[in-house]
Amino acid sequence: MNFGRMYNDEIEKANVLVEALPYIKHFSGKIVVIKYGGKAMENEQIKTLIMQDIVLMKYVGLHPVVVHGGGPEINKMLKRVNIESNFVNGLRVTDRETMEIVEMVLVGKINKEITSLINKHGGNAVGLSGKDANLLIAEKDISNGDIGYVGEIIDINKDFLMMILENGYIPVIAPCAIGRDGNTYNVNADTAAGKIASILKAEKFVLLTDVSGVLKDRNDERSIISKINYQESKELLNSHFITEGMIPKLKCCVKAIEEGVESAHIIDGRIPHSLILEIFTKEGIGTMIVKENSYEEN
Ligand SMILES: Nc1ncnc2c1ncn2[C@@H]1O[C@H](COP(=O)(O)OP(=O)(O)O)[C@@H](O)[C@H]1O
Ligand SMILES: CC(=O)N[C@@H](CCC(=O)OP(=O)(O)O)C(=O)O
Repeated sequence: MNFGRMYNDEIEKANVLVEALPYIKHFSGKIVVIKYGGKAMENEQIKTLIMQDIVLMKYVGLHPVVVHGGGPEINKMLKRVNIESNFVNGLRVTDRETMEIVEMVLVGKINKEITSLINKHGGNAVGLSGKDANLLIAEKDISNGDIGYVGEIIDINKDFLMMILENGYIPVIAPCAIGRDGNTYNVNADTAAGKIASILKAEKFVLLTDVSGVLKDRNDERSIISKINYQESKELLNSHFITEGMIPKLKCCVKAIEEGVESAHIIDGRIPHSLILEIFTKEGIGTMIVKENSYEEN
């Protein structure tokens, strides 16, 4: 087939670039923290597309950091071993036995699955738990009373994470943290990802979930708020529009923005390539939370 001279030149240039991409290790890009979990994990085909999107982001010079959840898988495993699942304000009541199962599922199973899937699609992922290199340091979260080994992240090993990013790897983090008291703590994956985004001063914090974004009317997916500032988000949190799992999600976005993250995004993890559509298109497809602009202006 004859493409004509100029076109062939362009193809050649593109080929050279594509071949060079895996060798680009120069650290220049912005950090994007991606929280992937919950029901957005259930479709295997979409899971593969999300992993490909993450690899593509790395290739084009961004630095994705993946923090995963796995609540539904933990529930299934607890059921198998006859342990009841109980939640207080969306947080799992975690006794010592439950903590063991949470760690087995998150660190032993889901973390390794995501890591190998990214690697299968051309990435260089490193699976980590909060215990590796003291990555996530937590203390007991008592804001909801005593609900066992539920932790709140107080610090992360930023130098270690930066070293991983600078060397071209994609960190995949399970939200099981280590306490200064030596205990293992179960941390909600949204909150863990938000804290990691804040400490890394990420440009973007993206949460993949199972709705199209923050909805004005929960029962109408067309009522999506595409852009909102964090003050308005706070007001929305006090209204009856936001309930259940969206409360901690929106709260950790607001906190991340307050702590210096440029934008937070709640997007639909059920849609193919939602990550790429949100990050690389002007309009995006989900809800973007920013410091300044108001959604009335947009
Ligand atoms: N105003 C709202 N807009 C969108 N989702 C909402 C809203 N209020 C409550 N929700 C609920 O929040 C859920 C997302 O939170 P959650 O179930 O914790 O997600 P994940 O499992 O992905 O972490 C949605 O499935 C939806 O049922
Ligand atoms: C304290 C707490 O509730 N921890 C969560 C950690 C996993 C998680 O957050 O997973 P999703 O994002 O899939 O919900 C749990 O045990 O389910």
